[in-house]
Amino acid sequence: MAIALKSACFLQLKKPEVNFQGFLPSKRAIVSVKRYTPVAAIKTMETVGLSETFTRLKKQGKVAFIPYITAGDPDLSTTAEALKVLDSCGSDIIELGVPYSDPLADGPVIQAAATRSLAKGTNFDAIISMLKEVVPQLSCPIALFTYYNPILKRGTEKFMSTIRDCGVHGLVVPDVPLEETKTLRMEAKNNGIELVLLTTPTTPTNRMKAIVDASEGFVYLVSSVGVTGARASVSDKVQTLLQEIKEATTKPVAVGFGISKPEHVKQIAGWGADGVIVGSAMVKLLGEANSPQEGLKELENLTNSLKSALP
Ligand SMILES: O=P(O)(O)OC[C@@H](O)[C@@H](O)c1c[nH]c2ccccc12
Repeated sequence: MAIALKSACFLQLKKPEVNFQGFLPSKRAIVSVKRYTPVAAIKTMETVGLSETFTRLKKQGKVAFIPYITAGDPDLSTTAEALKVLDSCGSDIIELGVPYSDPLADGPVIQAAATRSLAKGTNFDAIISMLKEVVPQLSCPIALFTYYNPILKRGTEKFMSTIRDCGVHGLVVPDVPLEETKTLRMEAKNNGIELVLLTTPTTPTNRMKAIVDASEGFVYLVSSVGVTGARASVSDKVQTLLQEIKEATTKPVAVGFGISKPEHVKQIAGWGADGVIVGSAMVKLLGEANSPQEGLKELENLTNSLKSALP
C-alpha cells in the first residue's frame, strides 16, 4: 500500500490495494501513521469498537479525544477528508452528525451547519455511500450521531443494518427518551452497534443509574444545561457529576458540551473523565472557513492543540 505523507498530520491514504470489504466491519486491517509518533510507526490496526477503544486507552493511561463534525458541511467530500484528518491527528473516536431540520439540542453553530448541509442536498444515503469509501481508510471507530426521526423514518432494523454494513461502530441519539430505547437497544445489539446514551446535570440520580446501565460503548455526560456550543469555561459541577456516575458504573464516561480549549480538556481529564467530546468548535472551523482546504488545516491545528493537552 502506497502512502504519501502530505504533512505531519494530513495523511493521504491511498485506497488499500487489498480489498478489505471481505472482512467483517470490526475485523478490518488498516494501516495508519499516527501524527504524534516521532518515527512514523506504520502498523496494521484492527478497527475496534467504542468500548474496546476505551479499554485500550485506559491500559495506556490515556483519555479519548472525540471530535464531532456535521456530515456534508461544507460538503461531503470535505467531510471525507475531515474524517481522515481527524483520524490521522490521533482522534480516538469520531462522532459524525447526520444533519437534521429540527436539531432542538443544538446551538447556532451546529444548527447553521445542518442548514448548510441540507441546503447542499446532503441525505442519509449519500452519507452512507461516503462512509463505505472512507471507513476502511480509518483507524478509529465512527459513532454516528442522529436525531430519532431519521431512524423512525427508515425503520429501526433497516437503519441499524445499514450503518453496520458501512462499518459504523456506535450510535448517539440525543432525543430518544430512555423509556423508548428498548427497540433501539435491541436492534443495535442485533447489529453489533454500541448505542450511547446521555445523562445531564439535571438528570435525577435513579434515572442516571438506569441510563448508565443501558448505555453501550460509553456514557455521554452532557456538561451543562442548554444546547451545544463552545463555552468560556467548563462548570465545576462536572467534577461532582463524574464522581457520581463513576460510583454507579465502571463503564467509560466521556464529557461533551462547551469544550473548545486545551485548558477545558486538561481540566476534564484531571477530573477523571475517560474521554472529551468537542463539536461546535470543530464544526465552526470547517463550515465557516474561506475554503475547504483552509477549514481542514484549521481543523488539524485545533485537533493537535486539544489532543496534546490530553494525557
Ligand atoms: O458542540 P459542543 O458544545 O462541543 O458539544 C458536543 C456536541 O457538539 C456533540 O456531541 C453533539 C452535537 N449535537 C448534539 C446534540 C445533543 C448532544 C450532543 C450533541
